[in-house]
Formats: sequence, structure tokens, C-alpha cells
Amino acid sequence: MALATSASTFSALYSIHPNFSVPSTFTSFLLLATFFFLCVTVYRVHFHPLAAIPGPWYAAVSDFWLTTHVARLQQCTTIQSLFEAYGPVVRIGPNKIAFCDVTSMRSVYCIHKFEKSTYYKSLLTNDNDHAMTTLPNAEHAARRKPYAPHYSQANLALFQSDIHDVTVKLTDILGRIAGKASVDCLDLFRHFSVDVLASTNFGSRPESLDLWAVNMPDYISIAVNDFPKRGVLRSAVPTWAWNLISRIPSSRWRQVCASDKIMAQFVSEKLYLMRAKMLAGKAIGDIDTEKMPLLQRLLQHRISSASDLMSDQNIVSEAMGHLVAGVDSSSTTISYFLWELSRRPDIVAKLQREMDDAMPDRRVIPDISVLSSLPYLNAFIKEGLRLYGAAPSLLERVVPQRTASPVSSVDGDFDLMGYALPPGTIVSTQAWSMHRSAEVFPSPETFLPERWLSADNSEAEEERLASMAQHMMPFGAGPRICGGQGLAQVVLKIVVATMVRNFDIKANPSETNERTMAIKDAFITLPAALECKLSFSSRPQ
Ligand code: HEM
Repeated sequence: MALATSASTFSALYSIHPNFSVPSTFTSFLLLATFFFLCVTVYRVHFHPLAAIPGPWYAAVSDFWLTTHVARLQQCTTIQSLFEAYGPVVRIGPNKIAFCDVTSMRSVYCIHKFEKSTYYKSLLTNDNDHAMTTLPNAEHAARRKPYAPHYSQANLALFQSDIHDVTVKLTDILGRIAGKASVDCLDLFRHFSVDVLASTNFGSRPESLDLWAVNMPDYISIAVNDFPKRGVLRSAVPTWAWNLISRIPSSRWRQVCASDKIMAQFVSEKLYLMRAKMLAGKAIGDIDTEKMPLLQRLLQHRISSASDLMSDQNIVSEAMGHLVAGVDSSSTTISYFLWELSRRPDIVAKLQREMDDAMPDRRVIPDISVLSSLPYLNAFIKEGLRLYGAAPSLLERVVPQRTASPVSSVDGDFDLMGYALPPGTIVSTQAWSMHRSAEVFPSPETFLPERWLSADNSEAEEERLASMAQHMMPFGAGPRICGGQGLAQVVLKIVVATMVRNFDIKANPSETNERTMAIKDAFITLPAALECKLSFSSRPQ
């Protein structure tokens, strides 16, 4: 009876709407997909465990919105504007939270030591893990142990003369072209950083600076710079597609695709040479007292009390990881420091006064202990790292399972500023925002080294300086903090000291200006124009 009624209703409807027809499979699929999408949207925005956290509703629906900003190299500024609009904790994806709060920063990175997210896998070297890409804490600790002592202050002091040699060569090269043409500092300091890292890590340098000086391509500097682009692409496409696109017949394109292999070959050659020397008894030394390049340290490292050595594959990947992590980060940071100097004669005058006293012979670089005691130089470096540290982006971590290892477990849902976050939630903060907190750093966008100098010895002044220090994280925080921080700090001090002592630096506004130097971020920052052209003129003796 009911069936007959509905059938007659249907034919009645059909007779009223003669154009009505049964929906096609495609239309049904579309309707179903729309319905499904609506259900997911309503769930994610209103019923998801993270639904109470403020943020734009479209960010809660899908990662697509954030990805569009990542692709436009403006993630840092986008997240910063969300903090300004919604407060210090924001939902930036269906399963992603960003926060800007010093207590939460310490809790996530230093106290609970949450593990890294899979984002870092795009930085694998030679298709293999190294310290930066190793996610589990215990495995990471085993990776970090062999290399960490290399970057200690005491060990780096043994390499000071090598760093000085490279810096004096840099000064000579700049001296020869001073006053003649502008120089792309990004490129120049990439070559400089390759030479510095190669001296400390491999025991010999590829003379990248010399190649730069005669305008010859240096394949290793190019490969280091290409590597992150290759990594992002490689991790975005399946292997069969990668095999296809890496064969596109363009020599420059193939060079980008092969950057991983080029670096691996370079490091492997250094490794075999080092091993041959060691076998010949030439470079074997006491690990605690003798100067030994990173490669030798890794070759000698015993994984356990048994005699297991690190595999060649792991040594190569680790050493490559340090090139990738150290070269572009240093050259970008230095370029921004010099760009700031080119437009701030007031700062240059103070630095030059300090350096003229500390470095009477401009070709003799003072010991790092002397540089580290110079108040204005150190204030400049801190302020530079605050605004121009080259890795100010979100450092993603994952809220652990409740039963996770004691190193990073939390008892129930993790409480982040009053919000309960279930296991698996991706949480992160970014130095970009921590360093721009107006309460801690008044006039945060102003480059002001003086903010790091104590006005008096009062308790209030001590508290102000301590609060700024707590908010600083240019090298990250906790057990995953930058492994090469010690070397980066030494190099920054030596370069700034030497450059201001030897040169006056200018920018020609038609080639280098606020627009060309606008900061873009692809985890590591870079200027919008992908170059930083500055002119150097030698200072009178
Ligand atoms: C100014 C220059 C530099 C900046 C701003 C910088 C910044 C950073 C940051 C923020 C991290 C942490 C990433 C995270 O938590 O996800 C990191 C990690 C790392 N950096 Fe640097 N870095 C610099 C220079 C260097 C240099 C010169 C080296 C080595 C030669 C280096 C080697 C590493 C390594 C090995 C890691 C991974 C640490 C680990 O997980 O054990 N960095 N760096």
C-alpha cells in the first residue's frame, strides 16, 4: 500500500516536472562528496577535540589554506598575523596548533621534549636519516652523541686559526673588489661558509671562495643551495614520478635533482681520504685533546661498548646534514646583518669604535674570548639573531601517546594554555613571533642593539634582560637545539668584527632595498630578490 502511494507520488511529481530524470552516477558522486565534505567541515569546526581553540574556521577544515601560505613563502608572517588576531594560541590546521608563549615553549621543547613531526623527513640526506631528521628521542640522542663535542667551545677553539684563515682570505678578496662593484653577499657568504665548514668538519676545504673570486662555478656550494628545493619536491611526489621528472632534459634542472648525490659524493671522497690517513696512522688522536675534524670523530665513534663503528652511510648522511643545516642558515643571517649595517651609520660608528680598539691590526683577528667580551658587538649579534636569525619558522612537535617513553610522556591529554590536546596533535611555536613580542621587546621591529645592554645594575634591569633571553630561540630549544650553534656564534662574531673593522658597507637603493630584502621563509629565510647586493669600500688604516 505504502509502496503504491510513493510510486504514485513519484509519477505525480514526474508529471509535474517533465524534465526530472534519475541523477547520473557522476551527479550522485558529487552530491555524496559534497555531503561528506559538509559533515567533515561541521565535525572539524564544531566537534573536533581542538574545536575550542581560536583560529580561522577555514584553517580548521583543511591544511590547504596554510599550504597556500607556505607555498608563497610567507608562513611566518601569516602565523604572526593569526597571533595578533586570535591571541597566543591558534588552530592553524585540522590537527595543528601554534602558540606564542614562553612557558608553553619550555614545556613542549625542553621539559616534555616532544618528538619532531614527519615534516623533517623532507631533509633526509642521501635518502637516509641524520640527527636533524631522526624523530624518536632515544634514536636522536644516539645520533647526536658522536657529533655534539665537535661544536663545543673548547673544541672549536682548536679550529680558530682555520676560521681566521678563511676570513682573512674573504677580506683580501673583498679588498680587491672594494669600491668597484657590488657583491651578492648571499652567494659570497655561502662560499665562505662552505670553506669554513669543510675546514672544521672535513679537515680540508674545497677553496670555494677562490672559485667565487674568479667567477667559476663551485659545484658544492651550488648543490648545498639546491638541496632544500630538491628535498621538498622529492618528498612531495612518488618515486615513479620522481624518476620521470628528474630526467627532464635541462642541465640546470638535472643539477638541482642531483644535488643530493653531488653532496654525497663530495662527502664520501672526504671520508675515504680521512680513513686512508687514519689507517696510515696520520690523523689518529686522543678524542678529548687533539684537534680532529668532525669526520674523524665520527669514524672513531663506537656506538656501544662493543666495537661497532658508525656505518659509512650514516657518517656521510650526518656530515651532509651539517652542510645543509649550516651553510645557507649562516650566509642568510650574515647577509641580513650586513644589510642592516649598510643602512645604520649610528650602529656602525659604535661597532667600529669598539673594533678599532680590540683589533689594532685589521688583518689580525682577535681570539674568540676577546670578541665574546665586547659588549656592543655581542649586543649587535643578539639583536641580529632576534630579527634576522635564518630559521625563525614553526618547529613542529607531536603530542605523545599517553603510554609513550618516559622521556616525553604526559599523563593525560596535554594541557596547552588551558586547552587539552589529544595525542597526535602537532604543536609548534616560531622564533619569528617569540622574538617580536612587544611586551618583552618594545618597538619589536626596530633594530636596537642597545636593548641588550644593561642601563644600570638594578633588579628590574636584570629581570628585563632575563626575560628577553628566555624569549630568544634563534637556534631552537631543548635537546633538538641547533647542533652547530657554537660554530655559528663564533663565525658571526668573527665576520661582523672583521667586516666593520675593514670596510664601510653601502647598499645602492636601486638594487638592494626594503622590497628586495623583504624576508621570505621556506623554513630557512631568504630575501625576496634571492640576493643581497652590497658595496664594500676599504676603510682608511
Ligand atoms: C645562524 C646560523 C644558524 C641558525 C639560525 C640555525 C638554526 C637552527 C635551528 C632553529 C635548528 C633547530 C631545528 C628544530 O628544532 O627543528 C637547528 C638545528 C640544527 N642545526 Fe643549525 N642553525 C645555524 C647554523 C648551523 C651550523 C653552522 C651548523 C653546523 C655546522 C648547524 C647544524 C645544525 C644541526 C646538526 C641541527 C640538528 C640538531 C639535532 O637535531 O641534533 N646549524 N639549527
